[in-house]
Amino acid sequence: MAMAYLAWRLARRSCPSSLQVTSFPVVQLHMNRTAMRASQKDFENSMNQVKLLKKDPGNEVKLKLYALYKQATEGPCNMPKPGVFDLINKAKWDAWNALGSLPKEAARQNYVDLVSSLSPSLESSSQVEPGTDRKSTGFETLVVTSEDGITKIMFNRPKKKNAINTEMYHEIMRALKAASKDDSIITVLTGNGDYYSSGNDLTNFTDIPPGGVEEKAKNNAVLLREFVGCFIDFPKPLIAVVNGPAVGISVTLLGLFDAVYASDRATEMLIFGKKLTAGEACAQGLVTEVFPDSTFQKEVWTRLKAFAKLPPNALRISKEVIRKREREKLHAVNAEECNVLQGRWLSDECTNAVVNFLSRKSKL
Ligand SMILES: CCCC/C=C/CC(=O)SCCNC(=O)CCNC(=O)[C@H](O)C(C)(C)COP(=O)(O)OP(=O)(O)OC[C@H]1O[C@@H](n2cnc3c(N)ncnc32)[C@H](O)[C@@H]1OP(=O)(O)O
Repeated sequence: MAMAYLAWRLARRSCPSSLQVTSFPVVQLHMNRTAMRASQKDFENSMNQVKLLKKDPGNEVKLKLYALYKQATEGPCNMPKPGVFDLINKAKWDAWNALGSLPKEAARQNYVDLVSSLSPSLESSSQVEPGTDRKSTGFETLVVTSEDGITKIMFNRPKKKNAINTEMYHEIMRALKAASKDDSIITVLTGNGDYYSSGNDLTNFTDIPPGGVEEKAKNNAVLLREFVGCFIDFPKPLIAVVNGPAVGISVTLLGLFDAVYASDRATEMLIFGKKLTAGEACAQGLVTEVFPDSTFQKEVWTRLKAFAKLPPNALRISKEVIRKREREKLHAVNAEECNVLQGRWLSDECTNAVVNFLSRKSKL
């Protein structure tokens, strides 16, 4: 409770900056309409577009827009300079005054140009209808979509039980980095097909570079450390929708998620090669909640859509408050584990296990 309250207090403190953003369009309501002639329509359209901006374009841009608006509607700055301690009004005055004797028509045009340069963020916020499914292309091993405040990263190698090959490690990292910066409130990982993921793609061990197996083990350790690091540092709520069996790294990663929802079809193999049911994993604290497979998708996505309506700043800050206490330790454990694994991958035990798997169907 204390943690939630602290997070709520911190979230409330972030309100003034969001108020500044939403108050900006109000400035435009005081415009002098008689001042606009030739490009009045464009100018008005641009002002309306600014009102629709959901993303804060940043103080620098807002000051530029303010100054151009004032210049376009009132001409050169003729106000007395505010005192040094009146920081906000002084910044506005400086921005307006810096435009010197720029003609009103030119200021209008610059305003219109500046707003149109913000169009990518307009597209991603206001022009896309709520509920529209935005699909990211450029991934070979994933399907990444954004809808209803949720970015869904779906492993998409169903024929290989969503085994994670080198390309997929890199694509997951890329998708996580993009999700950390996009408009979504929460990020979900799940699998396409009957498996969540069968873990590391064992053929990753067969592509030996010129430096031999030692170099391969070292490269894998570097990759794994960076990969796990992305999960440790991910700033938004991260949720696993474990749609089916999960193996190896796809299980061990679950500890870094903020919630893990599992279908009762999900089994996990952990140490001793023992299969755990989703219910047993839940009892161990690795899974948050288990649902019957028949209603799994419906129940989980209803819940996730409700989460995605929660205040985004409060969610992020709550996560940061919790994660910052353990982040350093998690990175240290990750580094140590990758070191140990680098040695283990060179062991006979590991080589035999990989050879056994790959030779099952004469893959070697
Ligand atoms: C670089 C960083 C390294 C980080 C290290 C992480 C540690 C780990 O994750 S270790 C865990 C590795 N995973 C495994 O050991 C699982 C291996 N797979 C299996 O045991 C079985 O495939 C299965 C129990 C998951 C499924 O068995 P089932 O009989 O139902 O299906 P299969 O015919 O075996 O699989 C279908 C198809 O998919 C290929 N495949 C499945 N899993 C993997 C995998 N992990 N690596 C490579 N390939 C995999 C399997 O070979 C089949 O391919 P073909 O249809 O082409 O034969």
